[in-house]
This record gives sequence, C-alpha cells and structure tokens, in this order.
Amino acid sequence: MYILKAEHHFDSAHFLKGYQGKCANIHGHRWRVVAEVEGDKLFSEGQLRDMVVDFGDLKRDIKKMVDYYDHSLIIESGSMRKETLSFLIEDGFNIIEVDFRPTAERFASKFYEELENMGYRIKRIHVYETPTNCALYERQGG
Ligand SMILES: Nc1nc2c(c(=O)[nH]1)N=C([C@H](O)[C@H](O)COP(=O)(O)OP(=O)(O)OP(=O)(O)O)CN2
Ligand SMILES: [Zn+2]
Repeated sequence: MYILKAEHHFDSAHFLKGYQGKCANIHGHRWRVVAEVEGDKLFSEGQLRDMVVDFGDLKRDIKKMVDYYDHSLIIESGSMRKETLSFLIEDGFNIIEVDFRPTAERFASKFYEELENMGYRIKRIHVYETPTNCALYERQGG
C-alpha cells in the first residue's frame, strides 16, 4: 500500500460557542490541513506512470478546498446575534457560516468527505489548529 501526503493551510478566525475559556472569544489560527491519500496500484503509463496520484493535482485540490476559508471569520450558524452578523457583512467582512461547531475535528471530517467526493481515496486527514494541536479523521475499518 502506498500513502501520499500533501498539505495546505488557511488563516482564519473562529470562536467556540458555549466554550468556557479563552476560545469563546474570536481568535485566529493558521489551520494546517494534511491529507493522506492511499493507493495499492501505480499508473502504468503516461504522465502518471509509477505514481498513485500527481502531487501537483492533490496539492491544487487541497488548496482550492481550503482557500474558501482563507482570511475569513468562520462562525457556527446561530452563534451570533442576527444584527451583529448583518453589520459585519454590511461592513464588508468575510464571514463564513457553517452548520457545525468549527473545531479541528469537524474540519477534519468535512475535508475528508470533500476530498473523497473529488475522487481521492483518503486514508486520513489531519487538521492542525496550532503547531501542537491536531485532530485526525479516518474511517473505522478503512
Ligand atoms: N478537541 C478540541 N479541543 C479544542 C479545540 C478543537 O478544535 N478541538 N479548539 C480549541 C480552540 O480553538 C483553541 O484555539 C485551541 O486550543 P488551546 O490549546 O487552548 O490554544 P493555544 O494553543 O492558544 O493554547 P496556549 O497553550 O495557551 O498557547 C480549544 N480546544
Ligand atoms: Zn481556536
């Protein structure tokens, strides 16, 4: 079995609704997203000969996926007063509402599904919130 790793990052702010502690406040991270792609066969000819996938394609797809969140404030739906949200949007801030608590765990499973839907055979996704805090997502038995 071959396992390839490629990564990209995005810089964005978030906060955790209902959290007792400093992470209840808006704060930012450089979110580092590492994808592990697996494959038991290599291409036999052409541009991809002896590769599982082209690192260039994988990196491009990870970047495309995470760039959506870059330099945004990610908020869980319903975690901010409607008026506050409207004012921020009116003032031109890039706010991305998500239907989950924006934790490293939830991003890891979300990015797993997104890359899988792009056709990759994903082994694991790692999401680093900080250089020392990382959540991994993998399918059981997979
Ligand atoms: N299991 C999880 N726990 C926490 C998450 C998470 O996504 N999954 N997220 C947070 C916060 O977002 C926080 O920013 C990160 O945690 P913390 O280690 O407290 O932050 P710092 O790196 O800034 O800590 P210092 O050691 O004080 O610098 C919380 N928990
Ligand atoms: Zn955080």
